[in-house]
Order: sequence, then C-alpha cells, then structure tokens
Amino acid sequence: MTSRKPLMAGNWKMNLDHLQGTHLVQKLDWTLRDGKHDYGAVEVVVVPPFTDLRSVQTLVEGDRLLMGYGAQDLSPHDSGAHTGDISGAFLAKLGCSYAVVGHSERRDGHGETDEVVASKAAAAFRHGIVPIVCVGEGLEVRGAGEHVAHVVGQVEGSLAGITPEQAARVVIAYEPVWAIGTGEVATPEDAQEVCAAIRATLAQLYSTETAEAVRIIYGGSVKPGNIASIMAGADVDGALVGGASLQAEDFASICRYQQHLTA
Ligand SMILES: O=C[C@H](O)COP(=O)(O)O
Repeated sequence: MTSRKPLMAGNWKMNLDHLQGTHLVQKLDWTLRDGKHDYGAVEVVVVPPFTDLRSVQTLVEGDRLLMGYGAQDLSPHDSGAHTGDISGAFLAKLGCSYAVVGHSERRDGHGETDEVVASKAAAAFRHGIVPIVCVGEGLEVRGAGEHVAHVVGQVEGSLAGITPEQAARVVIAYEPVWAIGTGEVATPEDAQEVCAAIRATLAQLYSTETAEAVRIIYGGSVKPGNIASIMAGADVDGALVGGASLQAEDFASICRYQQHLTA
C-alpha cells in the first residue's frame, strides 16, 4: 500500500487572464466543496500563467482555500540581467508551492534541453519550490518502441545535480507528447509501464526508499471519463491536466476520481 498522496495539477497553459483565472479558482473551490472533496486524500493544485499568480494568491490566502498553486516555468537564475525570466525567489514570495519544468511545449518550442531543465529544477529547490519535472516521448520514438529508454534518459538528465533529499520531494510528470491536447490518451497500461520504469530509474539513481516517496503523475488528454482507469496503475500517483483543467466541473470531477470507482 502506497503512502503517496495523489496530486491533481491543472496546467492552464497560456489560457485565462487574471480575471478569468480568479473566476475559475472560485468556481473550482465551490465545486470541490460542494462535492465534499477531501483535500487530505487528494492534493489539488492549479498552475496559472505568471500574470494570474498574484490574484490567485490573494484569493487562496484571503479565503483560506485548500488548493495549492504553482508556476508553469521559472528561471534557472535567481536574479539579474535575464530579461523576461521569472525568478524562483519571486514565485516563492507569491506563495507558489510548485513549478513545472521541462514541459514538452518548452522543450520543443523553446529548445530546452535536459541540462536546462535540471538547472531549473535546482533553482526551484533553492527557493523551497517543488519542481514538477516533465518527461515524455514523441510519436516517432513510441513507434520505434524506444519510449522507455527515451524517458529514462530524460529523467537521468533532468535530475542531474539533484540531491537525494531533494529527489524524494520532486514530482515527475510522464506526458507522452502524442497524447497532449490530442484527445489520444495513453492506455492505462502505457502509463503504468513508463511510470514504473521511471520509479525503477529513481531507485537506481538514489534508493528504493527515495523512489517509493516520489510522486509520478501522468499527463495527456486526461478527462473525467478516463482518470479512474489511469489512476489504477500502481505507479501512477496523479495527473497533470491541461484542457480539462479549464472547466471547473471537469477538473473537480478528475480530482474526485475515487468516486468514479465506486459510482
Ligand atoms: O500539462 C498538461 C499536459 O500537457 C496535458 O494537456 P492536455 O490535458 O490538454 O492533453
């Protein structure tokens, strides 16, 4: 029996300005409360654009909401002449608990390598922020049957320099690129296969104890109708949700995935 607390993180990507974001957080909180969501059993986190974070902080702190929030990226640098970068120090001051690093949309669209991702993960830890480190293969790699080796390589590269103490707190998101925003979700077996391989890699890099502590979540076309079967995988500890996290009812339903099992 695992003691890992499931994590449902809603990555809004470049959607919703701060007014729309405030509205969604309020509606999500209300929907979760209405469904008697047990935050102690399933952690809920929203990941808005940078420009929404101050508004989300004000709402979460002011109304003592139980959901957490994080950023979609951060700078590998802490301060200085890095135009357009956002420091982990600033995010920590805004109360961010998490920062997504190495999302495939940044690896592909901004040329981020494993080395860059590792430096961002290290920056997050310097400021007490937990990095959600994204890995995942493209369609070609999957077609060649090299997805496990590819993802394992990304995990090793993206965690370079991360200490065992930090590694135990990291979140790894397995997101097959071909499943992101396509409606083509990985099968529960696909998700479990790669998440188990990630955990085995963590055991080799660090220790079995560390590997057992790490939450490994799945992302890619997660919806209310498929979350329960994905979560059935022994090594799947939650989800990084894109499109479906923009609708309060859908994301709340995903957060309450356990109810789908008994429904
Ligand atoms: O960060 C989230 C993932 O990219 C998944 O996005 P999606 O749920 O829209 O497929």
